[in-house]
Amino acid sequence: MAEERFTCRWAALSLSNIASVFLPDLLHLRESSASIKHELVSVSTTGGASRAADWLKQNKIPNAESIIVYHSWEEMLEKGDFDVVYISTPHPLHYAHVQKALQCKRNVLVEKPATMNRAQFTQLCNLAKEVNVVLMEAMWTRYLPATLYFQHKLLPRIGDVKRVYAEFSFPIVSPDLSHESRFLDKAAGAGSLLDQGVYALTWADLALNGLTSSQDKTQTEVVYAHSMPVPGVQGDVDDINTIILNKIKINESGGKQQEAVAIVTTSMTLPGSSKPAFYQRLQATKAAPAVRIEATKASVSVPFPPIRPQELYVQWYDEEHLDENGFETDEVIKMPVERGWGIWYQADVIAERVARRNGNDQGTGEVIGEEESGRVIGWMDRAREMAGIVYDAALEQV
Ligand SMILES: NC(=O)C1=CN([C@@H]2O[C@H](COP(=O)(O)OP(=O)(O)OC[C@H]3O[C@@H](n4cnc5c(N)ncnc54)[C@H](OP(=O)(O)O)[C@@H]3O)[C@@H](O)[C@H]2O)C=CC1
Ligand SMILES: O=C1OC[C@@H](O)[C@H](O)[C@H]1O
Repeated sequence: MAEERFTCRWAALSLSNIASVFLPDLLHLRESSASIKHELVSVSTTGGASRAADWLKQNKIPNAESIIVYHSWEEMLEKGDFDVVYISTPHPLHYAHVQKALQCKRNVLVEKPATMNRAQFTQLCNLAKEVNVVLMEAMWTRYLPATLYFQHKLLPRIGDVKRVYAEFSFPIVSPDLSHESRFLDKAAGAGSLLDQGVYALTWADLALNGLTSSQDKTQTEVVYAHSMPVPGVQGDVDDINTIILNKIKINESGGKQQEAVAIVTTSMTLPGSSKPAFYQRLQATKAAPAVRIEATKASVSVPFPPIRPQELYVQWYDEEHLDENGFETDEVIKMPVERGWGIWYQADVIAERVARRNGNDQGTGEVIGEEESGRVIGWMDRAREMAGIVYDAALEQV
């Protein structure tokens, strides 16, 4: 018997810039045979009457005429008829928006970083479980084919990871960027660590902990963090950040042994491994890797942009892989996204989970990627403490 097809009905809380990427990616170009179908059924916006109409038109959203437009996100969460809400407001608002959504028993996909700090994230995870719904941080990079290939096919073969360089910089901040933009306004969560560092740290996490099962007694912690602010901007907006993570193994007698190290860098003013045109065209690649993972048998390089990997470069140097002259061998693994920008993969992940739960009383809710997101957010807390990156306490409240 053919499997039933699930249509995931989405609500969008905000018509943000990233909503203009995510929703068209999700709704356009989908194979009619895909087991999951996605539909946008409601949006909420703080904008006036024409805002949603213009947005739906500009983004060529299918069935726009039947989409319910709310001018109160609370009302949409309370009364709307949908399966998952996608929350893409600036990060200091995520906590209140997700909390309300969960209180209304909504499944939630929330943009990265899920929250301003770990305490907020833990609180939301507990609430999602309590009210029996699914919560997921939109860390879309984790769900791309190249990333999954790295984690599940390469990582088990390259030996012990010893050192990781994870870099995600590109010059978002130009001299003419308004200081009111969310990239420069501290009240909107501005700062390279929360905006870009969350990706670079995710790569460090994939490399250091992508294979670690919860049985393994390891611990990865921030041991160094340094930050330089964007010059000439009020409120010390963190820009050039350097973080060092140590992974340690705890042996049976409680002793600690160093396993690996990661050096993580970000910047909103330096190009890093990007081409300066990246932010306009979001397509550039360059030979210098953004991420390099050095293990005992091979190293793996991920070209820019590491948020959307499509190729992995492997340099094998263990005995088994040397060529007839005793030289190292190279492998290029191409794993392109199947269509569009690829930000839709994460939507299939949460939709499949929601479909599986529908009609089954699970008893408790679940958080997709809870450990991973929690670890990265926790590292950002610690890095901020060490590097003196501070936000108004009101944005951090639980
Ligand atoms: N996954 C990815 O690749 C990316 C993720 N992001 C993440 O997405 C989030 C949004 O970023 P971005 O798209 O650049 O943001 P924008 O500044 O483009 O949009 C934010 C939107 O939030 C809504 N909003 C603002 N204030 C409020 C409020 N008080 N109450 C309700 N809604 C409000 C507004 O939507 P409206 O006008 O409709 O009311 C606004 O347009 C961030 O957390 C960021 O880190 C950002 C870029 C890429
Ligand atoms: O998530 C993101 O990825 C792409 C960048 O343009 C943006 O700064 C960031 O928020």
